[in-house]
Amino acid sequence: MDLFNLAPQSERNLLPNDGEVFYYGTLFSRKEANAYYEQLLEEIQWRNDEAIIFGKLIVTKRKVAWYGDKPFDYTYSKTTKSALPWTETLLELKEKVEATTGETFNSCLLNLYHDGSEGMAWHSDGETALKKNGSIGSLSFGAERKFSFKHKSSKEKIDVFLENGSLLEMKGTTQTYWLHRLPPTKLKMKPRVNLTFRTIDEKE
Ligand SMILES: O=C(O)CCC(=O)C(=O)O
Ligand SMILES: [Fe+2]
Repeated sequence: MDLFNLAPQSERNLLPNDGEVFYYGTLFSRKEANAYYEQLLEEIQWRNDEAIIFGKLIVTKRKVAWYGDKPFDYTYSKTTKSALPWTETLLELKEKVEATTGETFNSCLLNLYHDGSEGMAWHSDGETALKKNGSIGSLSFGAERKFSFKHKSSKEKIDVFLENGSLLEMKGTTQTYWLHRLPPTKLKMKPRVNLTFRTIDEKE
């Protein structure tokens, strides 16, 4: 083993195979992260998500928002949303995520979990409108929550805790072979804001 060429902790792949997930830890001081958290709660046009499950329209407790370079239509949970134009704050955060990952993004899906009872079920982000094997940059603010990956065939599980102001990147074949979720928890939790920067394929 070459001890001088070990990747720094922040760039180690969390997945053992079939994909790449990098946890960069916190990108901001606690003070900066808290300021972004307050700002995003205030300025984002949060609305309850709608999903069609077994043919029924369900309104989720979690709130969502969708921003981008253009008014892209994005079908998510079988409902379609049109992207709003970037805010100054979102552009600032997008640049930070781009500088850290070396990738570029043209849209962002935001989630607001009000407390520990809200989460997101097992899924992968392989929607056809997304660039194939493209990077997804996921920024977290507010409550620190557990995030889990599960391999679709081996069922192997990997957990990571997403700190206030932290960045997680999923890329390569991650969405093909792995599911991920934000499990609900009975622990008392303040709200959490999550931003997932994505690339919508524009060649339609
Ligand atoms: O809340 C999170 O950390 C992840 C959300 C997620 O997986 C998604 O929006 O597709
Ligand atoms: Fe996801």
